[in-house]
Amino acid sequence: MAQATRVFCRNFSSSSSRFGNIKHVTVIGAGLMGAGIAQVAASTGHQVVIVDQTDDILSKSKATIEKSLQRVAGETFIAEVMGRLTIKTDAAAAVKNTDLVIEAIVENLEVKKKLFSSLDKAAPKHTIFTSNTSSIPIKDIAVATQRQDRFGGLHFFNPVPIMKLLEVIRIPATSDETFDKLLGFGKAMDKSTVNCKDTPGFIVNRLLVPYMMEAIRMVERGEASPQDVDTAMKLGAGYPMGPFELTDYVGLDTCKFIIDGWHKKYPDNPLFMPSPLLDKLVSEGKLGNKTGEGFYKQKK
Ligand SMILES: CCCCCCCCCCCCCC(=O)CC(=O)SCCNC(=O)CCNC(=O)[C@H](O)C(C)(C)COP(=O)(O)OP(=O)(O)OC[C@H]1O[C@@H](n2cnc3c(N)ncnc32)[C@H](O)[C@@H]1OP(=O)(O)O
Ligand SMILES: NC(=O)C1=CN([C@@H]2O[C@H](COP(=O)(O)OP(=O)(O)OC[C@H]3O[C@@H](n4cnc5c(N)ncnc54)[C@H](O)[C@@H]3O)[C@@H](O)[C@H]2O)C=CC1
Repeated sequence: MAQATRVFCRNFSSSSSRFGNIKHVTVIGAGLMGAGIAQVAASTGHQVVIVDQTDDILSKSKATIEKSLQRVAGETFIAEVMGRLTIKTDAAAAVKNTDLVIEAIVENLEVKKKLFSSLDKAAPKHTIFTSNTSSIPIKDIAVATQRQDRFGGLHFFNPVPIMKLLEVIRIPATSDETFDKLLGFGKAMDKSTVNCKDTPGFIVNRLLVPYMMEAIRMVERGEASPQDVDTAMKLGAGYPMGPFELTDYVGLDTCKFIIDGWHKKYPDNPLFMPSPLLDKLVSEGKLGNKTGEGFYKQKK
């Protein structure tokens, strides 16, 4: 049995003591990341509620999770996992009995703050809040709440069911108890955790973003084609995907949110200057795999 299959088919039950205090998880945002996080949380025995803006988005997300599980698991396990997943459009109602909130909505500070401010009033005192943000300082989001000691970052990687890493981020106000619970939750999710401070891009994106931005500048300067850059990085540097394939995979809209946010925050840093090519593709609705076309057209 493949290793990924073994991990996903272990017989977890939500009464198991391996969870410490985190048994019930609310994932807000049912897109690319939210669906993956919810899949892994439910596969590792947690009770999970997924929240998004419409029932239609939520139904599609549930179907994506089921399809993803079908790649690696049998009918009985899939039924158990799907049985631990519920969907809701009312975020305040969803967090009433939850131990942990993982926010994976659009990469926009004001939208995230508005969400957490309303959740803060609805969630029980013990509930820990986390964001899966790629690029926004966790402390800038946490200020919207009165529970900064119970606030941190859980930065998962795409695709969540396959990528082993979880960056666990603490802000100065995060209590040791909260941080330990988040590390324990990472372990319960079968991820390898690294401890991160609340610095721009944490560890991975601090290194990944400049690399990817230099790739797009090479193409803008006419030095190489996206195809040749991707081939070069896969065959010459051993990366599983080249930077353009990866951008299509992440979503060009999300990449633009990240780079625009950093340019606004650090306007003098040439690494974070907006990219005319990225802006053009986003304005044309070419957002990558999610719309069928980005730098590449997806094969049907
Ligand atoms: C250039 C333009 C620049 C624009 C600006 C840039 C701005 C900055 C952008 C920064 C973005 C930051 C986003 C972020 O915050 C952080 C990220 O997440 S970065 C992305 C990280 N991810 C990657 O780097 C992925 C790289 N790609 C890969 O690793 C592989 O290609 C991939 C794993 C996706 C697919 O590999 P492949 O071999 O093709 O996969 P298989 O299908 O063969 O499966 C492998 C393995 O996994 C098992 N499996 C498959 N599906 C599932 C599933 N749904 N659930 C569980 N397990 C699954 C499968 O069975 C295989 O297992 P084996 O044991 O090997 O059989
Ligand atoms: N795409 C990637 O590879 C990665 C993204 N991230 C981060 O994860 C977060 C989500 O990214 P994706 O899943 O790619 O985005 P996505 O665009 O696929 O999904 C976002 C979802 O959030 C929903 N949403 C927006 N506002 C909402 C609100 N107020 N309440 C409830 N739902 C709301 C949208 O309807 C959408 O379904 C972002 O912060 C992003 O930076 C982190 C790691 C990797």
